[in-house]
Amino acid sequence: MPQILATTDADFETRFADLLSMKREDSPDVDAAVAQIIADVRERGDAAVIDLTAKFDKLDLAPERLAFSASEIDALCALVTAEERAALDLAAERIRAYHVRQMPQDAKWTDPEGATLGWRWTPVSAAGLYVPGGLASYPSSVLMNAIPAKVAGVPRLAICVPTPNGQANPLVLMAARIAGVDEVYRIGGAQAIAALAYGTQTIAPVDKITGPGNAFVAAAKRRVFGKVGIDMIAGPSEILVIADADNDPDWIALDLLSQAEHDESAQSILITTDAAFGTAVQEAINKRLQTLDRREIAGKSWQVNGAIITTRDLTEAAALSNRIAPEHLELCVADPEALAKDCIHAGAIFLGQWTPEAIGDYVGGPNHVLPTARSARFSSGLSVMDFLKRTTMARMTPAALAAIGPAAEALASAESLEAHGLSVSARLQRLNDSPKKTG
Ligand SMILES: NC(=O)c1ccc[n+]([C@@H]2O[C@H](COP(=O)([O-])OP(=O)(O)OC[C@H]3O[C@@H](n4cnc5c(N)ncnc54)[C@H](O)[C@@H]3O)[C@@H](O)[C@H]2O)c1
Ligand SMILES: N[C@H](CO)Cc1c[nH]c[nH+]1
Ligand SMILES: [Zn+2]
Repeated sequence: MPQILATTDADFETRFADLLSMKREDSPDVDAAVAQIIADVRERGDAAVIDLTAKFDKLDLAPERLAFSASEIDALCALVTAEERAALDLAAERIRAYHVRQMPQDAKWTDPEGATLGWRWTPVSAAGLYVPGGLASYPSSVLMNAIPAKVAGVPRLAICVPTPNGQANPLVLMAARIAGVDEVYRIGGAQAIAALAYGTQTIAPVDKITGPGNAFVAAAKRRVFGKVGIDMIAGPSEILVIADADNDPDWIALDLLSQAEHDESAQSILITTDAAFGTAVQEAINKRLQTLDRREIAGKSWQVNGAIITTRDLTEAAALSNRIAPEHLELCVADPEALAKDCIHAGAIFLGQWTPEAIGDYVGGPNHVLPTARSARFSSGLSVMDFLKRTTMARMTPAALAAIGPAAEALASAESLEAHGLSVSARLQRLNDSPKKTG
């Protein structure tokens, strides 16, 4: 049984703190193992990646087989059925249409002093896209990573995807082809993140790494940040459902299990104002867990990281949700828009009982690569912006420099940075010597 908590319980705060302790994701053991893997890849390159792939994915590779060849990609794509292809095409189209709207504009203006100011967006030169593949395979994550990168205009994209026992999902390669990515490496985990960040004899390093993964992938991304950019911490999946009693308990049970089935470390929480409804959802979960294909993973996840919490009202529910800052938040209540106004920390919000979170995983349009482990308090889901940098632009005229330069000189003097002040005053001096230049 998962934790059943009521905010009116005397020990609620203790049990709630325990629920949020993030032991499931933030383990020193995982971090220590990842540190060693990264050091090994930095030192030995391909050889380390090959050894680690043999160890964790049970796959023996030679350096020339790290990447899928063009003929392998062709052969795998040929296995995709017309129905599967149509589903990928529909998903890709909807994801593209959503992300195109995120493309930011350059800006340029001239201010009253005559300074021309602005900014310019340019894509990163190379991005590494992590696609998980340990316990399940994720063609949808290929699209969610690659399409925003393409919209941003990134010239080089490299996908890493583990293929345990050498089993590649043809839809992963087809999704890569649809998105226009042909550099695909069959490696995963921390070794893939290290290879992308530091490069190996075979894999050229990238500038930015994006994409979701398990606790090892998340820890590796934390560690390589600084050498490369990362999108966010997108670790084991999470769902929080706020539901009133006017819902089918089985629908809500399935929504909770949909994230629990990703990983034993996934987290599923129901907050409801109706204790009897909470009990009905628990019963529905127990029933579904008897037959679900992935019942072992989902059952363990629900057992260890699941919770049903009853609150006095929806205001209290929203406040608790904000403390949890879930990756996915479903609002199955009469007025979801009103409740959404109070829910300010969440990776993605799903409004109303006809919007199961699974729609967002595949075809809704918004990105499914989302912040976990309470990082939705300060970060956002993957977007076109993650593949762009903003460079500021400034051009002074002599008149503009004459107008604002003296303030810069004063501040340079206050900071005791003489060369700073002189670089301005030398120019102002020239203007004084030949005043006609100020016009
Ligand atoms: N937050 C998001 O946006 C989002 C989106 C999709 C999936 N996910 C999450 O991604 C994860 C996918 O996990 P997965 O395991 O299926 O695939 P994965 O590709 O993330 O991890 C598999 C790799 O983990 C490494 N690994 C496994 N056990 C290890 C060990 N003991 N020591 C060192 N390395 C080890 C191996 O290298 C293996 O290749 C799930 O947690 C899922 O919930 C998150
Ligand atoms: N729910 C995952 C994000 O946590 C994304 C996903 C892909 N496929 C199925 N689900
Ligand atoms: Zn999912």
